Formats: sequence, structure tokens, C-alpha cells
Amino acid sequence: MRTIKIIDDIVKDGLTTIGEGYEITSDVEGADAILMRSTDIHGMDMPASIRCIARAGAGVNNIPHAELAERGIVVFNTPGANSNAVKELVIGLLMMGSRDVLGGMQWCRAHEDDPNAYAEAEAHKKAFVGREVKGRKIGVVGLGAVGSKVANACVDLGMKVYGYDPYLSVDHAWQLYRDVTPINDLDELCRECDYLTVHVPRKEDTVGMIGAEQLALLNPGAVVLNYAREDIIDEDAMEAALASGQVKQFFTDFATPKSLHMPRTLVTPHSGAGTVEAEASCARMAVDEMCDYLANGNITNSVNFPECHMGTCRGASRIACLHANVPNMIGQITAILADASANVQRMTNENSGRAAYTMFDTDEHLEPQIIERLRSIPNMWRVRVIQ
Ligand SMILES: NC(=O)c1ccc[n+]([C@@H]2O[C@H](COP(=O)([O-])OP(=O)(O)OC[C@H]3O[C@@H](n4cnc5c(N)ncnc54)[C@H](O)[C@@H]3O)[C@@H](O)[C@H]2O)c1
Ligand SMILES: O=C(O)[C@H](O)COP(=O)(O)O
Repeated sequence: MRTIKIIDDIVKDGLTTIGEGYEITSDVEGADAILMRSTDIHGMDMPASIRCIARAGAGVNNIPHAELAERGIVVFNTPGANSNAVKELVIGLLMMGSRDVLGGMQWCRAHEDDPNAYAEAEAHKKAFVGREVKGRKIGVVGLGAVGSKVANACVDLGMKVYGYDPYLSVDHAWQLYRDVTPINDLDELCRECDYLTVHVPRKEDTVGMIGAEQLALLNPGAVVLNYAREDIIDEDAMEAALASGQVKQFFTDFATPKSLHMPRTLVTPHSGAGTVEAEASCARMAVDEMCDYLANGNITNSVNFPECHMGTCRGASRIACLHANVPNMIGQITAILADASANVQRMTNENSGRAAYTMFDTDEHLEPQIIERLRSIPNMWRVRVIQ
């Protein structure tokens, strides 16, 4: 029986693909895997039993995945599974930023006991006149699963859409409408934008990437949206831009002590991915990735190990080696197997960044001392006997 510790609120619907042979445990100690969302687990005492962590969602800045790789723990996320939810909310807020919807509604509510409200509303409605997004310029920072959908939706709304993403994947490039103009320079993207929206992961080069300089390049009275992470946009710079009127309205998904007190800032409680559909599809994808890894050693959508697929084990045994991406690892592994006269049926090796993964099926079970020899290879992070 393999055990899974669930951290965070994972919807029941999303757990339906957990098959037989798995049980949910309340204790992380001794668990095989963790299924989680946004809880920050930096500094968590990670039990040696944990083999993988599946993050039901996109952002993994809450997980020390590089460090965990060296402990042989595979971290998964669920690319794209909540991107439509974020897109829909961002587009809704874009509309709110163009028309003072909230102000108008508040005015009406404030007049609920006024018998002349109907006539007064007619007289007052001029105060809530907005502008149309059609023909306006929007800059989209990050054109991944969310950004590409937002960019395309803005094209559909008749906006002039510009995108900045130096690491744009081929898949996302294929998904982008031709009307989205790529810009290779962030400042150039920001210049004269009426709207700016950020959709990048939180990492070293994205923290604070939108600062005073970038905000000053927007058209006066611009609307800015942050549905990525709280510190992609420098909060001090945003506060100053709101105070000066350079930014007319700021929408953010992050209720930081500062954002909650900034003028003309509408804060949502990290609800970008908050739809029943997105929660279920993230959880299902995370569960599938986790179960396939625990049962078969296959790796799909890991952020700290390469993709690796060998289907189910066809031999007597399947061994997975998680190790550093350095020369001569395969040489050392195969030398030990040759020494043991082990017949390898199938073998695969993949690498990405600092990590590599070697998996093989053998005709017979390997003796425990052979497994120990594999474990003792320098730079070997973990050896799993899967079957
Ligand atoms: N508010 C929410 O509930 C919510 C929901 C989903 C995602 N997010 C956040 O949004 C981020 C993006 O989500 P996604 O699903 O689109 O991820 P994604 O990985 O599909 O897309 C991220 C894109 O950012 C690009 N990028 C990376 N570094 C960049 C840089 N320095 N400059 C410009 N572009 C850069 C990548 O090339 C990629 O195309 C997530 O990492 C997460 O932090 C928030
Ligand atoms: O990165 C993500 O996918 C979002 O921020 C959603 O986070 P959540 O799973 O905590 O809603």
C-alpha cells in the first residue's frame, strides 16, 4: 500500500483517479508522496520516505525543488490545468478596470432607500463613464499557459496586443494568435501601454521585474493586473504610481499588508485558479503524475527531473536511478549490472539541468548488495526498486 499525505484543500472530485493500492494518510512521516497546493514548504523537515511531491497548480515557488532533487524527490506541477480559470478572471477584471463597475454598483447600493434612486441614477451615471478596451494597447508579460490565453482573448476583444517572453516555448508560440505582436524588450513592451498584465513564474529574474521605470513608461492612467505572484511587481513602485495617477487602477490576487492599503487597488484572495473546473483538473493531473511515478517510475511534468516514460515494467524488476547530470553515471551503472551478470531488457536515460534519470527493467531481480552498490555511486541521489 502506498501512502499519500495531502496538504492544502484538494477537491474530492480531483482525487477520483487515485486507484487501488493507495491510501491517504494524516501523517507525513512514512508517507510515499505529498499532494499539495500553495503552502510554503521551504524549511519543512522532509521525511526520507517521501519519493515525490505533486503540486496541483502551476507555481512552484513554494517548494524547494532544486534542493529536493538532490534528495531524490521528484516535484511535479500541472501545467495549464488552471490557465483558463485565470484567463477568465483577468478578462473580467480588465472590463472592470475600463468601466467603474464597482463604483457604479456601490452608488446604487448606497441609494437603496432613496425613492428617487431611479431618476437620480440617470443624473449621476455620467460619473461612471468608462472607456472601451477595443483598440487599446495591452502588454502581456509571460506568454505561457495563462499569458497566451489572455493575449488571445484580448485580440478577440479588438485590443492591440503585445507580448514579452524571452523563453517562449514552441507549444505556446503555436497557440498564440498571429495578431499578438512579440516584443523582445520589456521596456519597449511597457511603452505607451494602456493595460499591463503579468503571467510569469516567481523566480530570480522575475521578482520586481515591473518597477518604477516600467510603470513610468505606461500611458498615464494605465490599468495594471498581477495574477502571477505578489512580488513580480514592485509594491513600493506601484504605490507611488497609484498615488501620482500614473496607474489608474491595480488589480492583484495577493492580499499583502501593502496591497490591502493601496489606493485604487482591488485585491482578490488568491482566487485566480478558483473554479471547480480548475481545481478538479489540477488535482486529477497531479494525482495521475504522482501515481504513474510511484507505480512505474515514469516522470511527466516534473520541475526538477526530466520527462521519462517507459510504460509499465515488462521484466521481473524495474529500477530507477535519480542522479546528478554528470559524466560517466551510465558507465558506472552498467558496469555494476555487467558485474552482476544482470540482463537489461530496456533502459532509458534522460537529463535536464542539474538532474538526470536512468531507468531499466531487468530479467531477474537484483540482489540487495547490487542495489547497495548502485546507491554508493558518487552523485547518485536515490535508487528506487519499483518492482
Ligand atoms: N493567481 C493564480 O491563482 C495563478 C494561477 C495560475 C498561475 N499563477 C502564476 O502564474 C504563473 C504563470 O502560470 P502559467 O500557467 O502561465 O505558467 P507557464 O509556465 O505556462 O508560463 C510562464 C511563462 O513565463 C515565461 N517567462 C519565464 N521567465 C520570464 C521572464 N523573465 N520574462 C518573461 N517571461 C518569462 C515562460 O517562458 C513561460 O512562457 C505561475 O508560475 C504562477 O506563479 C497564478
Ligand atoms: O500557481 C498556481 O497554480 C496558482 O497560484 C494557484 O494556487 P492554488 O492552488 O493555491 O489556488
